[in-house]
Amino acid sequence: MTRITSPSLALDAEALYAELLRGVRPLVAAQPDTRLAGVTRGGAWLAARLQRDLGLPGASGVISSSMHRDDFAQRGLAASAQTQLPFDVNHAHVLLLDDVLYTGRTLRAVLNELFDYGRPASVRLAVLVDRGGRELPVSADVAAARLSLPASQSLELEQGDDGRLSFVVEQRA
Ligand SMILES: O=P(O)(O)OC[C@H]1O[C@H](OP(=O)(O)OP(=O)(O)O)[C@H](O)[C@@H]1O
Ligand SMILES: O=c1cc[nH]c(=O)[nH]1
Repeated sequence: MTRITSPSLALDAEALYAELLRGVRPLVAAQPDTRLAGVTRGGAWLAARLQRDLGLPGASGVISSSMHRDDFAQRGLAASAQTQLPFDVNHAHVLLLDDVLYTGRTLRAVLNELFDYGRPASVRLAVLVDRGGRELPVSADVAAARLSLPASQSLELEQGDDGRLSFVVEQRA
């Protein structure tokens, strides 16, 4: 596995975060009672930071795909995989955050998880990177970047102790 940290400007995670904030701001302005929920792990970092930067009251939610994944048998339950939604999902306008959108399978599972908690009024999706390669009919309302990466590469968001975000590209052997 080869690791390349932020190989190009296009994958500068801090610059992409600023673009995500710009993209999400008008959505939240149009629907001020929007509730943010981030997909573990990277999406949860984004949701928490957006909650602060958008000046939204309270805490953002965390949502896990673990319980509904179609590859649950291989992956099992991650230790960090706990959904915590500090709002009533019924009638809520929910904005889901994720770091990378690829096949769409995680989002399919996340939607099942969300609906276990109630019937939202609407659900939208914002991501840092849409890397193409969709296998399900899932699309992002906001994507800070849309890239096409070969299947041999995996894009991982990392968060430093200072909160700074960076992307690492892993090249599978
Ligand atoms: O569209 P997909 O093909 O489902 O891929 C996208 C998902 O993959 C990554 O999560 P991952 O499963 O690696 O978990 P992690 O963020 O906890 O490492 C990423 O954070 C997305 O949630
Ligand atoms: O490149 C990828 C693909 C799926 N999930 C990620 O986090 N990165």
